[in-house]
Amino acid sequence: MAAVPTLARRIARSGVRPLCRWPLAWGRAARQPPGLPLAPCRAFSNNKILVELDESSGVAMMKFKSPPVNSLSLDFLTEFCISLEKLENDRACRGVIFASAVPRIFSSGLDITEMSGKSMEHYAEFWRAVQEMWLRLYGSNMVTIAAVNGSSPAGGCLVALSCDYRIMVENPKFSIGLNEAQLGIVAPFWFKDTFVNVVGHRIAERSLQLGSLYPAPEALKFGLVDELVPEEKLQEKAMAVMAQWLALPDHARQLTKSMMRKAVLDRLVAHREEDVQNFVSFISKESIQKSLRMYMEMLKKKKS
Ligand SMILES: CCCCCCCC/C=C\C/C=C/C(=O)SCCNC(=O)CCNC(=O)[C@H](O)C(C)(C)COP(=O)(O)OP(=O)(O)OC[C@H]1O[C@@H](n2cnc3c(N)ncnc32)[C@H](O)[C@@H]1OP(=O)(O)O
Repeated sequence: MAAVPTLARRIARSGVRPLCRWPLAWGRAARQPPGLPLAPCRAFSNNKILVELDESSGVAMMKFKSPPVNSLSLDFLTEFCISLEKLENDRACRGVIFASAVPRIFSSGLDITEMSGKSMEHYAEFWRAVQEMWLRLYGSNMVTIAAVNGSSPAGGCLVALSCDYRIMVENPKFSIGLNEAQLGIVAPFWFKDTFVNVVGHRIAERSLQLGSLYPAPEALKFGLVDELVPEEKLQEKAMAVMAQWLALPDHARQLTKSMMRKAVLDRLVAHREEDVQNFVSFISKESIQKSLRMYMEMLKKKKS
């Protein structure tokens, strides 16, 4: 675990800037009855993530704002972990809703440029940050809801899968899934475990082998997402579901969540360094690097 402090240092170095005390993101002002003062709310942001915590409801909104596609770069992952840790340690926060501030894209998954043409040390640092993000999110004590307002391939899908509940915009142009095989790479065992826990073994096996991405209505059919709503109803629906989950006593819900997820979390914790070494040796193979370069070229060609 020699290099784990590297991420800790990045987290310590990275500043979290406070915003104003009465932010307007997610239309709080619009929801407030006229004539009443706004309920206490705290907001903070960093370069890639905006967070607004409504102290009266105990619910935070975390919005990804890393255009063009909210790819999960090392910087993004570090800032995500900082933001989540802040909320986890805040007694006023009981639930978080994740959404994108970038139109049409929830997250394009792991940043491919972090896995291509870099040093072994860089790959190891990046992978530790990916592990850290998942361990914190999947193991969170808070109620976590993904408001999937855009496409969400691979690592973006993992973020959604790691939440307690997934609501997706009903647009069939938005797709979601673990498509790693299409890039010539393999979803690691803890992506797979998270997927199996949501959709079951058979569907996970077929989807992972084929690297399937599902349009939102297809994803609903087999439970990859829990419900679909029109885009304009997404926030309202996420708040309503959150209220339902928060109506239960925290300790009972948290112990149940931990019981359901512990084996999968423990498996990565027990094999964390081995998993980093597997990733580094896999991703640095010339054949895998070639596949990633070809995939990036294909993305660029698709535009022209
Ligand atoms: C033996 C076992 C060993 C175990 C080893 C384990 C190894 C496991 C390794 C890794 C797991 C990987 C997980 C991942 O998440 S990989 C990432 C997968 N993501 C994707 O496939 C999505 C790719 N992107 C898209 O499909 C589209 O970009 C889109 C649908 C998200 C958005 O489409 P559109 O709006 O049309 O935008 P563009 O395609 O034009 O993209 C804009 C811009 O952004 C760049 N880009 C897109 N996605 C990524 C990305 N994930 N990383 C980096 N950059 C990305 C794209 O190239 C464009 O760039 P530009 O041309 O310079 O503008």
